[in-house]
Amino acid sequence: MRRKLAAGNWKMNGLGANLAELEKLSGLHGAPDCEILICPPATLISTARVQAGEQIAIGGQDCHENTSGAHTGDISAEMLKDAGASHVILGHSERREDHDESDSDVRQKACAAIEAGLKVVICVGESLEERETNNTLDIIGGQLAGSIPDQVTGENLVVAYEPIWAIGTGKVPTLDQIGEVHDFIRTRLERRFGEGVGRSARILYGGSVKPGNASEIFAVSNVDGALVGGASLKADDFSAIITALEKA
Ligand SMILES: O=C[C@H](O)COP(=O)(O)O
Repeated sequence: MRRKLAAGNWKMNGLGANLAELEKLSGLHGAPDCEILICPPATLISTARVQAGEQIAIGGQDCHENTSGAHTGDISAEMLKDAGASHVILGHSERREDHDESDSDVRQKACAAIEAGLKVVICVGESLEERETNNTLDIIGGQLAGSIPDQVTGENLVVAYEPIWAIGTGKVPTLDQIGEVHDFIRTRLERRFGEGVGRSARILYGGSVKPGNASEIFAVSNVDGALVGGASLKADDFSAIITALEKA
């Protein structure tokens, strides 16, 4: 039985004062029936680790593929771990688009993260044009094959399906469309890694998840939780999503 996961990606939002939302969230979910992960900006990871309490995991939003060296402005997986992170989001579409990250880049980062002892949340997702030209499954299949390294386990791999056109737009695929992609991802994971890893890895949906639509999304087959952007910034909103996941 896979443990459900509610993950919040704060993206480039949050100053020290915003950690009050994390403290509030921690107070609201002292004994959650699912895993909770918050990925704040890197500047807040150390303090967030202290303020989150034991029930909330803290993650990074990206890492470099090397462990150290002359890479001004970058952060290694080991540094994230050292700061208190247990997870890292990799291959988010905003990184793939804004920083030209390829599947191969994502795979190398994932290798470094796993080596450092982090769990990886690897994002995949199609553009609107790719969906409208019926290429969604081809695109997702290619991203899965190229981005996920061989050495993942059922415990350290999380895949997040995030249709690019649904991120921050208020648009959400139909439940059938979400189910089709999640079933496809599960099948691909089982085929490549065997049933052990393939059935244990969590698959999250991300893209305009809100308190109002979370329950119906969590009822879809092979949806093991959500990767939430905007609605993870406010403790009350994210708490409502967590509660929906606990009930699913
Ligand atoms: O990482 C999170 C996703 O990009 C979803 O963002 P959103 O919930 O604001 O649409």
